[in-house]
Amino acid sequence: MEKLRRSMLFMPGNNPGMLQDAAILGADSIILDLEDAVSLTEKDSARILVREAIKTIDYSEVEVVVRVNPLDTEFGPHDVDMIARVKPDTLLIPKANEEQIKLVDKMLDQIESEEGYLAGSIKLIALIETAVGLETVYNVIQASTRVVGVLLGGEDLTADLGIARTREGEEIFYARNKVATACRALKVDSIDTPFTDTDDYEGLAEDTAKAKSLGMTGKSAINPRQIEIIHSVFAPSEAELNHALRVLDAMEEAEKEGKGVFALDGKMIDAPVINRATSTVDQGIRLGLISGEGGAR
Ligand SMILES: CC(=O)SCCNC(=O)CCNC(=O)[C@H](O)C(C)(C)COP(=O)(O)OP(=O)(O)OC[C@H]1O[C@@H](n2cnc3c(N)ncnc32)[C@H](O)[C@@H]1OP(=O)(O)O
Ligand SMILES: O=C([O-])CC(=O)C(=O)O
Ligand SMILES: [Mg+2]
Repeated sequence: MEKLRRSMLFMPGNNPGMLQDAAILGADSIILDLEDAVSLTEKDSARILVREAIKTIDYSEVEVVVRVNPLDTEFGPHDVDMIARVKPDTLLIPKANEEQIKLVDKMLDQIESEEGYLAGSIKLIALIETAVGLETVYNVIQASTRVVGVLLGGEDLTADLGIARTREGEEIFYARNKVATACRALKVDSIDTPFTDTDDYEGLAEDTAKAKSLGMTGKSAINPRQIEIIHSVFAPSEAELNHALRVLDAMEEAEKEGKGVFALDGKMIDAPVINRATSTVDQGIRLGLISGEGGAR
């Protein structure tokens, strides 16, 4: 089954306590950061700490993602070379563009072959956070078959656009839309930017719901207290599940009567509505909210 990435928790790669406890916080993925959460003077020691953490700590089913430095800095190539050799699940490539994804893809081909790892086994997530990256996101995803998702970086993107970042996030509406659409077209995950006020739970829930409503499939987090809220927004609600189950029941009845289109509660039900109901039920089963037989738990 494909990997769930509802929540991806960032943590500074130079914080041993956070790296140690990261598996038990409930996030689907953890992002061990070597880029912006680590100061220039700590880049080399953080890289070693993250390598040792991956070698020695059992992160179980949690996806281990490392955010390396941009490939065109003095740190990026060192990060890729040292970290890929201990086989993280995924590398997160900041300030991503087509050229950088192709470059890291080649480096990984070489490292996997030298280390005897399965070719293509280390995956990539492109961090889209520049105007160029956003406008070319479709090509960025297609630049390597390793790309399994895109993460939208709202802080750097708005800085690059020269605009302010707000609590409501209207300024990143186009970016969310564009990323979600490209990701849906190419069947990879689209993960939203973190909500940076860790005490504003209502704001986090609204912001996550906005991203979900535009088709994004997950959200990054910067604090463990954000994970549960993100998961609850990405789970189908009880009302959505019940409605989807009723649609599928009604469809079975309609099929018996040879009808392709029918009404439920006065609303037309046809193929797109049925497809949506099927995916809601599948998601409910996957998250353990309903049983495989379709009954509520
Ligand atoms: C724009 C960007 O690039 S975002 C990506 C880069 N940024 C990051 O990685 C920042 C990650 N987050 C953090 O460092 C912190 O959560 C902060 C600085 C935002 C807030 O720190 P605090 O106020 O200390 O958080 P809080 O009081 O909630 O911490 C509670 C516990 O959770 C732990 N914790 C907090 N954040 C994280 C995290 N992101 N990952 C793992 N553990 C964490 C703390 O170590 C603390 O553990 P303890 O109780 O064992 O001491
Ligand atoms: O990945 C993120 O969302 C954080 C980030 O780098 C940004 O917003 O610039
Ligand atoms: Mg950034």
